[in-house]
Amino acid sequence: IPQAVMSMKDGKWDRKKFMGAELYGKVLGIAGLGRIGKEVATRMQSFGMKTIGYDPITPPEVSASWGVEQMSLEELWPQCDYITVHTPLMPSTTGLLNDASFAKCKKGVKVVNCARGGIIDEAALLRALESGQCGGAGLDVFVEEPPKDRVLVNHPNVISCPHLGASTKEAQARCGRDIALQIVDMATGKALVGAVNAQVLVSTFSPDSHQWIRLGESMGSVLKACTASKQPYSQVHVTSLGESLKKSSGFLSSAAVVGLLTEGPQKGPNLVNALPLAAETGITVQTDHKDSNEREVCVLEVSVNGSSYTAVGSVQAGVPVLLELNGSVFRQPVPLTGHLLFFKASNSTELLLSVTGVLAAAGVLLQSFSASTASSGEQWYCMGISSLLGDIGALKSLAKEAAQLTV
Ligand SMILES: NC(=O)C1=CN([C@@H]2O[C@H](COP(=O)(O)OP(=O)(O)OC[C@H]3O[C@@H](n4cnc5c(N)ncnc54)[C@H](O)[C@@H]3O)[C@@H](O)[C@H]2O)C=CC1
Ligand SMILES: O=C(O)C(=O)COP(=O)(O)O
Repeated sequence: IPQAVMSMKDGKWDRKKFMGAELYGKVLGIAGLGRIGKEVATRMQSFGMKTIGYDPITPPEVSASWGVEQMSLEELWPQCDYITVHTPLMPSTTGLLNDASFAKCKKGVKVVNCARGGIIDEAALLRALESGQCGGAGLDVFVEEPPKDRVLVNHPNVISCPHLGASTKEAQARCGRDIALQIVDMATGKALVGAVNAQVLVSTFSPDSHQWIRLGESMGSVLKACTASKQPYSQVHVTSLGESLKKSSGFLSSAAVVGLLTEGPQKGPNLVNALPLAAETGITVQTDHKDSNEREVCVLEVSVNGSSYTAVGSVQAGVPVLLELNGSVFRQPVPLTGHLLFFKASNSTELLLSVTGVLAAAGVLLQSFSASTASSGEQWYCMGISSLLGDIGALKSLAKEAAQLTV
């Protein structure tokens, strides 16, 4: 029909040139009996075609209920007058129709590929068209789109379209509606269909997981603040402990990397892109889980310029808390929320007085306080404060290390 249409537009009336063949009574072989394969079968049966097919997953009794007899591809090839492929493109379907399978087909077999370019090997198809082994091809898809090599498109026995299989107003409207519904389902915590990152997303749905994700992100932010002058990171190692965190180690490491890589308040790294972003930046991320009978904790260790920084945190009563920083154990777990000021110094009576003096001078209120046990005579301190200090420089003369952040 496309050739006859072109000839009419050329001003011709060429009735002899365009002799067709009936579909009635012909055999159609369908490789891939999924959603589209089934629809194609039932529609082509209405033209009186016999439909046979092959699918490694759809059971033969199921396809038989819609009129498709299943058999091996070896048995299928020699019986077909027409072959249509409706599989995904995967290693096992790449070149499903190739020189060897064309050789097993009836001479003059006609083939259709409106699934994915490459399921019918393009070079083998051209050879089969040239030799007459293939009598014609209908192609909607190509290995390279748009195809630079136009030899198949220009072949007189090929009709083709520029990947138009889903290009109807109705299909596009359904796609839009399906995507919108998916977003609503995600926002309302319902299960998603077909998400490629389902593992991460599904994990984020339980309120419990939310707190662990917040923990991972805030521990990442704490270590980022403490290593601000020392980056870039070379390694990130996340270990989860405790039976119930077994399935969480994946999203915990993504969350920790989000905390480590996020710059300022703008949206950047997220749970989906964090690990690829880390890899692009040259950071190796290692994730481990250890079963332990003790409570659940997350250990985050980052290597930066040859030094290693470690944070240990947990979720207590629904709140993410920091338990340890660089080996120093806080006497009271530090709730990871709001504006936090961390500093490391040797314990002295003047220290806290001087620090609160700096806060007071900046108009910043002290809201909570935790100190760690001493290690080599020094302690980590964490203060919850009403706002971040405009200049943390004043603290740096009082403490060996100082960092502030908002979580
Ligand atoms: N040209 C276009 O614009 C469009 C193309 N497509 C493509 O059409 C193809 C089919 O789509 P659906 O029917 O929705 O997919 P589907 O997932 O419902 O069905 C695919 C079927 O292929 C079967 N299969 C897998 N490996 C096979 C093998 N080695 N041999 C035979 N069968 C095998 C599977 O078991 C499955 O039943 C996909 O590649 C899809 O991307 C879909 C829509 C529009
Ligand atoms: O839905 C498919 O698999 C398609 O090939 C449709 O492609 P498109 O979304 O129109 O680029």
